[in-house]
Amino acid sequence: MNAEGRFEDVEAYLIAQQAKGLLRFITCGSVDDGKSTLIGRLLHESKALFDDQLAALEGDSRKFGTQGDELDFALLLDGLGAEREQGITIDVAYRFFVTEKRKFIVADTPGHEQYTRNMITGASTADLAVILVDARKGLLTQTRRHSYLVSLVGIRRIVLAVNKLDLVDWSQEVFESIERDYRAFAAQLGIEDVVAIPLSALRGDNLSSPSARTPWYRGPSLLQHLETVDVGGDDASGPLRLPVQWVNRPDLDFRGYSGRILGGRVRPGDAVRVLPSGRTSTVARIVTFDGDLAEARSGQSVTLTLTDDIDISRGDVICAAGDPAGLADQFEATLVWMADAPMLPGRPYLVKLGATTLGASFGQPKYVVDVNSLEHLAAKTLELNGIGVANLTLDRAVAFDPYASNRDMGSFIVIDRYTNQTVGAGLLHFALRRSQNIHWQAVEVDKQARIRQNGHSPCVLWLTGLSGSGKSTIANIVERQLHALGARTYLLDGDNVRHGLSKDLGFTDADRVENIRRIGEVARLMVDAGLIVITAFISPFRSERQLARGMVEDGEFIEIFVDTPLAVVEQRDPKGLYKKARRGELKNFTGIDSPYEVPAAPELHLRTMEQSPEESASAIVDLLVRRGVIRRSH
Ligand SMILES: Nc1ncnc2c1ncn2[C@@H]1O[C@H](COP(=O)(O)OS(=O)(=O)O)[C@@H](OP(=O)(O)O)[C@H]1O
Ligand SMILES: Nc1ncnc2c1ncn2[C@@H]1O[C@H](COP(=O)(O)OP(=O)(O)O)[C@@H](O)[C@H]1O
Repeated sequence: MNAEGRFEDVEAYLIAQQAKGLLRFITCGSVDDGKSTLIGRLLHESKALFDDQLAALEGDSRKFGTQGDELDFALLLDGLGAEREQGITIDVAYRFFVTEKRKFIVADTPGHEQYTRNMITGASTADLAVILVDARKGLLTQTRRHSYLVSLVGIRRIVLAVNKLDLVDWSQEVFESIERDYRAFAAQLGIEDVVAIPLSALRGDNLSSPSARTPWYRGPSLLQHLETVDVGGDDASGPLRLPVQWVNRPDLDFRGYSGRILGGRVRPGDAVRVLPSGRTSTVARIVTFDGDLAEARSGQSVTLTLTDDIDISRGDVICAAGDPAGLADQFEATLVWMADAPMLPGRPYLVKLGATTLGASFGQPKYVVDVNSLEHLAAKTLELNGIGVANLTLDRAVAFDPYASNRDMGSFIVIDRYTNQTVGAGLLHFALRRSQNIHWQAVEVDKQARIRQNGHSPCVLWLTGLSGSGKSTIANIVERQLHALGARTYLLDGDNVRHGLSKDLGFTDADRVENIRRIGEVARLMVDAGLIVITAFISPFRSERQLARGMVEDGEFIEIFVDTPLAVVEQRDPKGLYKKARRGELKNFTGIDSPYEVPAAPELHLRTMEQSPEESASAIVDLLVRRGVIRRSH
């Protein structure tokens, strides 16, 4: 279902008409709560259905018909056939409808527990959430989970739609008890604005007009409420934020900065400050396809020209001069994880924030949230659907606003560096001042001075391979040979690292990531000290080998794959660990029940089946000579 494409068109249309009078809402419910029926009815009552859709629906209803002769509105929204067969909807579907009083965009998200991602996506643009509850079931885990997620993305207005009231004989008592339970839970989330409505979406009671079957209910029908609820909080009331998507330079006389305004409004003559440079200027023109504008506001895509020729590139943010965004590279953030592979603290990811994509990593979660009890729990990683708070470090400073003051400027997505998939989403709380308080000491005896004194360049010889592949054996010979050549060396291996620096770490994925990160940092310091550092660790993940590579200068990292087939290392099994692992007595053993990711392009590939440890060591020393790191005559 190409919901997004459709959404873009609708949005453009709505903005073109006028922003006023638009309500964006999201509907959340568990499977079978009647959510699709509810939306189908709303669309129907507001006459937003096209005739051909209705005709198709009638055909479908007869085919799948679960509601006797009545039209089954759920079929209209359940999208693709495959999804329909699974009985769950797996994407966000944006629909729009118009009544005399208002325009509506409704994000319909699936009720299935796995699809947190869709929920967050749908909710992040909504002003209000309709939370559906089946009157027979009351509040479910899902109800709490969805409410937590909508509160997380900043929604403060909730409609509690107590549905299927016909199946509990229109019981006022049932309705009021569910309402009471819900208000108590919502209060814990800081949500006070809850309007509870007794409904039968299937029969249309209290949907667009009050129902005679609930004489005890004096409130509005759902549609009446949606048409009149005050959503306040106009995006255009905040300070100007315009992330530059591209610099429009058709000829030497014109330079415009194009992007979508994510906060505030702008007029020619306004003073602006551009981040991260901090340069200031004044808006000259607001250029659009249909001519210049006297004013543009949040949500509009425009091109600005400035009175000064200052350097601005893609990803920079044009801000109100008197109230600019913040600038930082470390934050506390809420993170929602959406991938099967957990978030591993210290692992390098990409983060996309506004129009900028940067290298990023997360610290260990400060806590994860149990969405049922709202308890804070300790955790070392963040699993699929997990929600937690952690520190985020970016590889350079970016312009941002806390999510609480600007949803667009304060939210980001996390991308896996290798698969390019979105693996998480997050909200910025605040910048950590720490990054600004740690200053690099200017040192007088620098790396160049040490290189001159040592008579050779520093580097990292990073040996990677299975346990028993021969890393330590080869590394020891290399160190001996280099020492004989007069080089200053240091060998980092399990003996001196796992008993000291990393003695708190075991062999889970998260611990290995941290182990290798620490070794990378130590190797970086030693390279700065001018040494030839030799490391002999399994280092099974390419992400962290890449991380260690990135910590030193280009050319200083020499990855050496000590390639010995699993069958052979199992045969060697010097410490009897493979046998233990095969017997299930040792968990997470590399090659057995923990992965080893083979290097794709190592600087050196040693096949130990084809050469002795001495030959492998000589191949390494030869490479250093060829690269000019060290001279034989030294
Ligand atoms: N579960 C499990 N998996 C792998 N290895 C294990 C495990 N438990 C203990 N050992 C012993 O620890 C050595 C590997 O430690 P490393 O620090 O090189 O591992 S890692 O790079 O952090 O993955 C490794 O030593 P080497 O044989 O020198 O590689 C093993 O002897
Ligand atoms: N061609 C070879 N290269 C390296 N090691 C070999 C080779 N052939 C046999 N071995 C033996 O394999 C074992 C490798 O163990 P080790 O060096 O501790 O591996 P690692 O450090 O990778 O765990 C040693 O006992 C070594 O003598």
